[in-house]
Amino acid sequence: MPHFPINSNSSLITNAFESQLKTSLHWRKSTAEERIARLKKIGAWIKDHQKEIRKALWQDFKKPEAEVDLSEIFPVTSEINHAVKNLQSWMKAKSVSTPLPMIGTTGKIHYEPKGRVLILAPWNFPFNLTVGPLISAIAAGCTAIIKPSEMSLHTSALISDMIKELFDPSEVAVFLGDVEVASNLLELPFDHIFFTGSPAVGKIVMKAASAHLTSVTLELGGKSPVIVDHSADLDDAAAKIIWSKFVNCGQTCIAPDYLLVPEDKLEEFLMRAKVYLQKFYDPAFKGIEKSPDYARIINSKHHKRLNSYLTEALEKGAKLEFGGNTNESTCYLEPTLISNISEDMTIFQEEIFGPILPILTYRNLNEAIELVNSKPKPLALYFFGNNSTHSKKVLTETSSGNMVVNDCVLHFLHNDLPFGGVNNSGIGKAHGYYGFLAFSNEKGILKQRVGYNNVTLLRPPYGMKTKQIIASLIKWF
Ligand SMILES: NC(=O)c1ccc[n+]([C@@H]2O[C@H](COP(=O)([O-])OP(=O)(O)OC[C@H]3O[C@@H](n4cnc5c(N)ncnc54)[C@H](O)[C@@H]3O)[C@@H](O)[C@H]2O)c1
Repeated sequence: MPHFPINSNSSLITNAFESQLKTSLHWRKSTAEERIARLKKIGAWIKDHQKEIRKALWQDFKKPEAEVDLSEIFPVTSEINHAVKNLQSWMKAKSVSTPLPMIGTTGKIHYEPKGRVLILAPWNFPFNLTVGPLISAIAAGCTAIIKPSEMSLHTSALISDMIKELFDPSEVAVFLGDVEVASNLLELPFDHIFFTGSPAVGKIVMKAASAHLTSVTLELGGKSPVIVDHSADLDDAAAKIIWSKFVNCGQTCIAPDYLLVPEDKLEEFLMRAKVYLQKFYDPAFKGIEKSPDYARIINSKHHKRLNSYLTEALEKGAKLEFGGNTNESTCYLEPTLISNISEDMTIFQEEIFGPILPILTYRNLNEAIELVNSKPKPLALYFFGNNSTHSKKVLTETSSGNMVVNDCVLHFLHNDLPFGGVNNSGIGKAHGYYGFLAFSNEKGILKQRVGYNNVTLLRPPYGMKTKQIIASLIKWF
């Protein structure tokens, strides 16, 4: 068991923060080559330590090896490769066109590292969601202090080892611990905070950031709906929904939280969903609990929370369609499908963040859209269907951080798409260029020629002629 917390008293935190000032000023001038060298050493470490990463995640919540490789290692190495390939062009000052009243000047956008940044990470994809934002911070030329989650102890300790091996604390430092450590860190005047976690803690982070007017990226959670349209290929939809929901044992911020299925398609959808549950997690009919490909709930607190949601829903009339079996001692909760959901059930109000999938029915698309719009804006919205008018209707009549058509969760792996939420599900975007921007100050630069000024004719004293020129500016530009 890793010793925890190990290095997190407040004077150590302050020392690291202060020592990063000098580095951040130095790194402000860093070249793409220098940043790429930092990124590559992280990439090389990951390549050399895949076994250790897999082991830590198995110890934390029995995450299957294939899921570690696909959802913890690949997104980070892909983020590194993408940044290495594009950093030169991301960093290059971009020229903007000159509007007529500004004729004679040139305008450019210069990307300046924000400086010293804080990264607060969750436990559910503990390697990916801690190291991923670090890649963007390093690409942007920032120093960083990182606090991984206290719930995924083994992975957090491994991340700490990695950073100690690769960086001086005056460049990147890790502090392990819980709320107390996070609170100490949040008192410092960082230049940016990148937080991934729950909306409730996101509000605490934003409040703390406001004391120093520190900018924030908040990658939060919520209830991501899936609308299965009448025009959907139900077999294709069932396969994709079942995998996306139950990968990582349902503990995914962008997992389908609830499903909206046309009333007359429910039975067929359920039949197909059950076939895929069997195929994926119990192909030899030994019971899902024996599957090496199905992870566990992170701890007994969350196991209890999920069981209480399920028990309450069943008491209030939900119908158990599949699963429901649990083993408290191993934090096992069988993939579970329930139908006949009513609005007063906690499972329909709170983010589930576990392997229970409530399935609701609707009669027409307006009804489904209305239901989605009655809840806080989700992190992702999924639409399954071949009717492009319906797909467009959902796109334009709902609001969500991202939308995916005919699949779920895969947008996380697309380096060129901004990833993130809106309002309750988040503020700001991550990944690739958008991650680089999150940690950069886009400094607009105007260059004027000596002896020339666009407003010479507009200087005081303001006579009739001046007023006429201003009036025509307003009229024509
Ligand atoms: N948008 C995304 O990319 C994304 C990704 C993963 C998880 N999430 C969301 O994260 C949540 C689950 O993760 P979690 O349980 O680790 O979230 P959490 O909000 O409980 O914790 C996240 C981090 O904040 C710290 N923290 C907890 N309480 C704090 C407090 N009072 N003050 C300061 N810091 C505090 C924790 O130590 C941890 O490092 C879900 O809501 C999920 O949807 C979002």
